Amino acid sequence: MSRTLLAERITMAYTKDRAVLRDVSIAAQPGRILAVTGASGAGKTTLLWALAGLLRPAEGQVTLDGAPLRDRDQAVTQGIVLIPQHNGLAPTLTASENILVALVSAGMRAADARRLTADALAQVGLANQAEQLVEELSGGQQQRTAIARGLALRGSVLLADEVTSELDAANRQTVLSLLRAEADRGAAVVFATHDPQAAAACDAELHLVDGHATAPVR
Ligand SMILES: Nc1ncnc2c1ncn2[C@@H]1O[C@H](COP(=O)(O)OP(=O)(O)OP(=O)(O)O)[C@@H](O)[C@H]1O
Repeated sequence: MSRTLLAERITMAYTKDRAVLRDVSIAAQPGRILAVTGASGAGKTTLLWALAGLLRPAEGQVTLDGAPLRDRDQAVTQGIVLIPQHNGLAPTLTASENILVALVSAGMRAADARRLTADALAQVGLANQAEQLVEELSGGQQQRTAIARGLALRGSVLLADEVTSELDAANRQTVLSLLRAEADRGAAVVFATHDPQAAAACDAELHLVDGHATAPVR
């Protein structure tokens, strides 16, 4: 299912007196990868959380296919998948269990979930680590497990928050190819990144400076 997710002039604030994003608009469209760039603290994660339905804008709105996005529950039901910045994995489960739990709780039959889990781990080069506890994986392997979980969920929208920050060049390239494959299957992909080279490989870029959208500097 293809979906378009828009942020329309959103302002985000954690406290009443300080907006961390101001008047930001973006369009996540099927088949395209949008890079969100900016220095640490510029507001990338906040923007992705708003798009994921985890935070509500103080002003403006997030819409999915033209209707306001209500909350995270609705976002999950509509296939808005977030790969969070610090992976969000359960450390005492195996890599494979982390993905299986997500798929089964999304309503997938166990046999399908097992097959998709194995496929996704193989795609990120972790077939041999499937049964290893997450807490025993390296930082980059944990990051790739979180990516595999995001891919296995086969979302209509994929929000990837700095998912290549702990990866070597070869794995970074693999992950960029996998994000491209997600877009090619019809997903709308939003990729927050510090890496200008990775951003250059995307279809469009939104650059944030102190919570404001500016033209990207290349
Ligand atoms: N839970 C919170 N409560 C209060 N302020 C917050 C909270 N989370 C983030 N902020 C503030 O919001 C601003 C934007 O943070 P955000 O995490 O969105 O930036 P970022 O661009 O993703 O940074 P990084 O690249 O370091 O991950 C920062 O000034 C940060 O201090």
